[in-house]
Amino acid sequence: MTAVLRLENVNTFYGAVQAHFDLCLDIYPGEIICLLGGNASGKSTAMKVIFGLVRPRSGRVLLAGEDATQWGTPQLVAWGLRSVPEARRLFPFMTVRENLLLGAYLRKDRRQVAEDLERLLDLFPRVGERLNQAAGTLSGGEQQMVAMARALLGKPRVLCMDEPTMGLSPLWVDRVLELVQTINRQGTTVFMVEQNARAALQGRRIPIRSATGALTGWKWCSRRLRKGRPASATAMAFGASASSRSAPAARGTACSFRCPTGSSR
Ligand SMILES: Nc1ncnc2c1ncn2[C@@H]1O[C@H](COP(=O)(O)OP(=O)(O)OP(=O)(O)O)[C@@H](O)[C@H]1O
Repeated sequence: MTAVLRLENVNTFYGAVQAHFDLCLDIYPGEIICLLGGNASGKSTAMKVIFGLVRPRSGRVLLAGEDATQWGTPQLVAWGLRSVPEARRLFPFMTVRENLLLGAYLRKDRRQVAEDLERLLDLFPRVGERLNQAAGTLSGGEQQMVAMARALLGKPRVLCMDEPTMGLSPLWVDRVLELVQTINRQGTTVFMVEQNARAALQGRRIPIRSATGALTGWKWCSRRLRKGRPASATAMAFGASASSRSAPAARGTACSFRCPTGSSR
């Protein structure tokens, strides 16, 4: 099967600072993949590379087998990439409804949009109760739900989420992650980056011990990587963090964990 999103030996730099060292990642249709990493390990940069906001110095981004490395953001969005950005990025003075409809900006099927919105509000009832409220007055967790619903209204082929649990209370972290899993179960391919490994994996029947080991033990990751046999739970890893290649374990190393579709959620 062809990966719907593939990062192939991506090396990204900010001037002299290298953020990615041969980053590779495959996401297949219907999967949910969580890329884990500490501060400054290059997670948001991976999102920027995928969305064409930062060009890698070498390596490729492939969408369903097509080389999209040089595509502009409009082309990527037209293809079906959608983002739930870090810190939500809602328009605070616009209503929740207006924010949601921005997600359908490119769609011509207005009637279907209205139906999809109704369906989404069943999934996000709290959002439905606040449609006419200014988005900036919602709580962080509620804003996260609006950002997710907005992205879903664009009918993503791949939904990319940058730290969806950032700044949320434990209760909201759990709610948001449950929703991410529900969205995936309903058929959306999800790629998310998180530094909140325990929250991202706990109770989701994805091995936490492996996650912790991977996050803090770069050798553990790279050994698996070099042997070229991604274990069932492990897909791929970043190299070192941008500022310290020599001490990646201390700086945080990002790894992704593949959650087998259907079985572990
Ligand atoms: N515009 C930029 N110019 C220079 N360096 C940058 C720029 N953006 C990011 N970096 C550096 O690249 C590295 C990776 O940053 P990135 O934001 O991708 O990390 P992250 O894993 O998302 O971190 P966090 O979880 O703290 O948001 C960091 O060392 C950061 O300082």
